[in-house]
Amino acid sequence: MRESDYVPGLENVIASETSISYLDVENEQIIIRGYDLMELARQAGYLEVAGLLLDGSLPGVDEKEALEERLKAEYGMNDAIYRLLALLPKDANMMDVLRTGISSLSSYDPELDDRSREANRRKAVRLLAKVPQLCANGYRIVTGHEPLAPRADLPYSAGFLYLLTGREPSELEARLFDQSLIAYSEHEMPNSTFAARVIASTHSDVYGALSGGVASLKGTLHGGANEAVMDMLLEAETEAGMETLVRSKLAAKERIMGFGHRVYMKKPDPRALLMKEALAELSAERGDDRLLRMCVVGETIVASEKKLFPNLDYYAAPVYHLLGIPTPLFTPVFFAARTAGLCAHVMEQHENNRLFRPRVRYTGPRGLRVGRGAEREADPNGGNEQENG
Ligand SMILES: CC(=O)SCCNC(=O)CCNC(=O)[C@H](O)C(C)(C)COP(=O)(O)OP(=O)(O)OC[C@H]1O[C@@H](n2cnc3c(N)ncnc32)[C@H](O)[C@@H]1OP(=O)(O)O
Ligand SMILES: O=C([O-])CC(=O)C(=O)O
Repeated sequence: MRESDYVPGLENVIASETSISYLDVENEQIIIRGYDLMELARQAGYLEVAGLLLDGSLPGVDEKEALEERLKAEYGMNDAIYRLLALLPKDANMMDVLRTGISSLSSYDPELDDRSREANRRKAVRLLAKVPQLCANGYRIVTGHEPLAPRADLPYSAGFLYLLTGREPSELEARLFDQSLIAYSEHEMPNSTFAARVIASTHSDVYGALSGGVASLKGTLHGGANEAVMDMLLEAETEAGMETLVRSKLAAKERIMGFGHRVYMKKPDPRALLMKEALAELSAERGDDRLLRMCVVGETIVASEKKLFPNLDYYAAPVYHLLGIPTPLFTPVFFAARTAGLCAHVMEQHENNRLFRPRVRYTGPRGLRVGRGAEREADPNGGNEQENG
């Protein structure tokens, strides 16, 4: 590798081998362990996809039930974790709350330092059970409310939505939310997955790797965009407002949140279309398609002015809004869905590890000497120690 091979942002650089997922942009497919993510979203459930990600094959009916049972057996949360979250300020960012929660879970895991596949798989199940509670109850606790008890009588994603909204979802709401979790479940090598794999490559544990993943996903260039999209829609209020807002942002050379993607820059994100359909379905059921119409206005303007397509965050945001999820929880929900994919990546990294330790192209000075700054200033030749060594 020569210094001239440096690629800013590692764009298109192959950073890892994986059998978990691949973005086949040419064919507009997101391949998840051999399956098309869109087909999974339409025909399978989130827990089946989680099983597929963790175990490499789509679980049958019995296996899926066993996974759900094991997961619900892990619903209990140590009180100390909620007490810790209660110490955080009312206006804490919910991704920071989630990061603190996930990080503190590590201290209560009896298998923390066991990196075997079996132990990592058990930890993944624990995380799938507890991360939704950390998201929803973390928000309740920080904003001064009592946490809700998880509902083991509801299917996994319906139970998650119940925790987020405080009411039992309708069949349609539960189905569309489950679909959104699948859409967010895994996506090859985004910044957060790379961060988690880099951490795991030091033999660090899954909780540390996922805490790093939360920190990465918080940024608005990544998962944080779904909340920024909702803020934009709420500010715009109407189709005319959306047109004015988007055009003024473009004129000011601001980025429009929910558009563009490092890998899909010239092709649509298939997940955005899935969530656009979900938004249409929810809007029809509610008899109010204002948000859908506003989104279409934004999509049309950005396509014609910037030739950019919407990404998943653009259409997931109004769907989550209509489902009654508070905006500060949009990115935590994204992370909760991604827990399955991230755990699969940490397991794969641990099983076939090589420490990540790249090199740099150095652009700083050389040859400076401690305590010689003043001498250099006084030096009539301008101080050329660098060349003279
Ligand atoms: C589920 C997810 O995490 S998907 C990503 C969610 N993030 C967002 O939606 C944030 C908005 N989007 C962006 O900022 C970018 O598209 C990113 C960060 C996602 C990808 O960016 P990169 O691959 O680094 O592309 P880069 O920043 O080089 O942009 C390329 C060009 O497209 C423009 N561009 C990219 N995205 C946008 C955008 N959302 N709005 C306006 N212009 C944009 C850039 O200004 C740049 O134009 P230029 O060449 O004239 O300067
Ligand atoms: O792939 C990316 O860079 C970001 C993304 O869409 C995701 O993580 O879902």
